[in-house]
Amino acid sequence: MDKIRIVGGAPLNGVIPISGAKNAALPLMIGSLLTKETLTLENMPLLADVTQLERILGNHGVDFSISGKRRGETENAGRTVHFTAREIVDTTAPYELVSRMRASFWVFAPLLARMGECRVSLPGGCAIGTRPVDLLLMALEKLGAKIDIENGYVVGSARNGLVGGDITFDKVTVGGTHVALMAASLARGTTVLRNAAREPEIVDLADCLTKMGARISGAGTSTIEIEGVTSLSGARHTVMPDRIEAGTYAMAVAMTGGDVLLAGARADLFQAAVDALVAAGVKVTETNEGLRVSRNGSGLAAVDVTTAPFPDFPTDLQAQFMALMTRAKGVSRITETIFENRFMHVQELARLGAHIRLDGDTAIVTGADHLEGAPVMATDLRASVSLVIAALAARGETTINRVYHLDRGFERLEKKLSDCGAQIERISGHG
Ligand SMILES: CC(=O)N[C@H]1[C@@H](OP(=O)(O)OP(=O)(O)OC[C@H]2O[C@@H](n3ccc(=O)[nH]c3=O)[C@H](O)[C@@H]2O)O[C@H](CO)[C@@H](O)[C@@H]1O
Ligand SMILES: C=C(OP(=O)(O)O)C(=O)O
Repeated sequence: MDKIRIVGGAPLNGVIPISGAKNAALPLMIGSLLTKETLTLENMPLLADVTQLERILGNHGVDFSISGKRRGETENAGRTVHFTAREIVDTTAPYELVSRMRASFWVFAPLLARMGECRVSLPGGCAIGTRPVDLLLMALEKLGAKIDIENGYVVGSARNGLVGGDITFDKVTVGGTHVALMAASLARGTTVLRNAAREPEIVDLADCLTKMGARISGAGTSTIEIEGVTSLSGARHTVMPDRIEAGTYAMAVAMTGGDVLLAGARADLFQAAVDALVAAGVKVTETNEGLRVSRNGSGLAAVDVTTAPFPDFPTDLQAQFMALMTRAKGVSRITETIFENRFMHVQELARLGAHIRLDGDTAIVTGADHLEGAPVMATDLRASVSLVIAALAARGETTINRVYHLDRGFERLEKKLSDCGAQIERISGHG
């Protein structure tokens, strides 16, 4: 298993290119199952989750080819990938493929909408919480699907096709909104989603589906209306920039000090986190090329944040912000309201000398004078990168084990950071 070794203390200076968003790319790829024609996605990130989803789609019969930039050439960010689901050859998504990545469960919606039947393994448990799929299934039942659970598989049928319906989510769910958007696009009649997720990735999927011929209004607000169509066509769409990757590097620069241009980043996609950084004493400037983030000389102030659905502070940046606050002056309270167990990074940050106390859903972080390098273990995707941020500022050497978590969501992380002056290297598990 690969490890990452970091020697802390170097400020970050230079340019970090922001990749296409993992959390937009995954539902967009799944959307390719809705049409016989080719869906072309530009600015695709090269990530373990994307490769895993390609495997899953391949099992259903999706052909994919890469143009412009070639797979395997690690320098090549922003690939263009063509997905063609001319025929669905298998409507089952097996446990071996689905259990490794939660978003893969979302194939349920296009398979059901296009084929009238599907069988998808329940997604596995996850380090950050239990993550049920009840709201996703509720939405599909409102569209006329019959849902059964058999031997760990969710079996869906809608022999006469899905029909439009009125769906109210009692909790905001990104996955539930993605699934409902895809299914309702091919349902007969009109569907209304209430208390829908407003995340930018929802808007990206809705934009792409609209290019494919779907009739959607209100994406980006809490009420979305979809008028079903009988078939969708191919389209070409550019994956939005990764706001979580951008926020992560912004926090890394805030932590080490320095001056970095996050090329392609947009503040409006993670304004709540930008506001928290500014409150902590970080300078963030919008430019035509992206966001410029700098901190020179001044210390960090403690800031309280509470995670909540968009447009509030994203849960996917909670761990990174906590890492930053371990070096702030004073006490900050970080409250997690989305996932019940998203504090796995706390004990690992403590190994680096962080002072953090947990009180229910709140972490109380008292800024430390300095952090010290140590061996630590990555527990999930964003927790792992919070350890990278802490290690970049810690005295001496930190080794992060289990970095496969990082590879799920960060493209060329070591290169992007070392190009800006960080002392970071990957140690191959076989080396
Ligand atoms: C691939 C992707 O885009 N993943 C993101 C997506 O995950 P995901 O779509 O899985 O997250 P949801 O928005 O659905 O989850 C929000 C909350 O609703 C709960 N819930 C969800 C569905 C359901 O049927 N029942 C239920 O109770 C979840 O357990 C959680 O507490 O949004 C999360 C919240 O912004 C992000 O952290 C993830 O990075
Ligand atoms: C939790 C995340 O992803 P997933 O929903 O795929 O587990 C994430 O991207 O931080």
